Amino acid sequence: MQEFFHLYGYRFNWLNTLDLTIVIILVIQLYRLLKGSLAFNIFVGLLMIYLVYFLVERLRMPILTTILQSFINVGLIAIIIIFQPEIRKFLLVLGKKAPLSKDSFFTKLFLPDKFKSYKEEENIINEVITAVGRMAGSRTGALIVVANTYRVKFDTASSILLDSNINAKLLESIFAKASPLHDGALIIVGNKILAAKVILPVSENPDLPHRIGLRHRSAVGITEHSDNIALIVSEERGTISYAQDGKLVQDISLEELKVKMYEVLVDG
Ligand SMILES: Nc1ncnc2c1ncn2[C@@H]1O[C@H](COP(=O)(O)OP(=O)(O)OP(=O)(O)O)[C@@H](O)[C@H]1O
Repeated sequence: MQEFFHLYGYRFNWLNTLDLTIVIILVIQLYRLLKGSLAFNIFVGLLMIYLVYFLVERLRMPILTTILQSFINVGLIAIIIIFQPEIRKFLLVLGKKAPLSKDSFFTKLFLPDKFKSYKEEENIINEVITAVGRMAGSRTGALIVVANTYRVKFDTASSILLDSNINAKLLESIFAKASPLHDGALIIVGNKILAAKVILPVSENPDLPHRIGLRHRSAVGITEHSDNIALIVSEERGTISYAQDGKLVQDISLEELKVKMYEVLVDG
């Protein structure tokens, strides 16, 4: 293939320029995915091992090269084990953007899904919004996870399985301070309340605001490795927030929450 340009002794043609561009894009995407998580420091550590290996190999330092080579040989398996949650999330994001996934251009164009009625989703959104609005007004703390799949993982031992219809009054009575189910999170999947009193994984992200407590941190935690969304009503301040993709968006209006829920439940 015809050469394109030379750089430090490397010959570049169109194909390996494309190769390099794809690698750079992948590294940037990986950086954006891991930024703010503990896995980010591990990612930087691994990157440094690769860079040092690259350097010592080029400088022809045989002992260091052999030592680092043995690290790199088991590297792929180590990466899969260490980054298992991140790889899952990456594949999830990839699957959502795949040509035949629900929200892709091709699906919307060729499948009749776009003519589907969203009455049920609208009803769920209205019930949740009504309950969240009332609970914010009365400063009743609440944590609602809207999960995308029935395979959502949570600690069933500590929670109460419900499998009931979604109704604003029911949501309010679950989170009422006197209710035995008010502590912990409530999980909604499809058109059902799956469980209440659920203990969620607490996020260890050091970049989260220091003043937030466990309710907000666990909302972030459940969205770090899945495409769930978690809604929070603060007991202390009566404010509404949500967590998605490991990020917390605080103090939103009911209208903004409604738009977000439409985005998640109706648009994809
Ligand atoms: N791991 C967890 N999973 C689910 N819910 C939790 C978890 N940890 C705490 N909670 C809920 O959060 C409540 C404590 O909230 P805390 O005051 O620490 O958080 P916060 O983010 O400051 O919320 P608020 O603004 O409502 O006070 C607990 O009573 C419990 O209901």
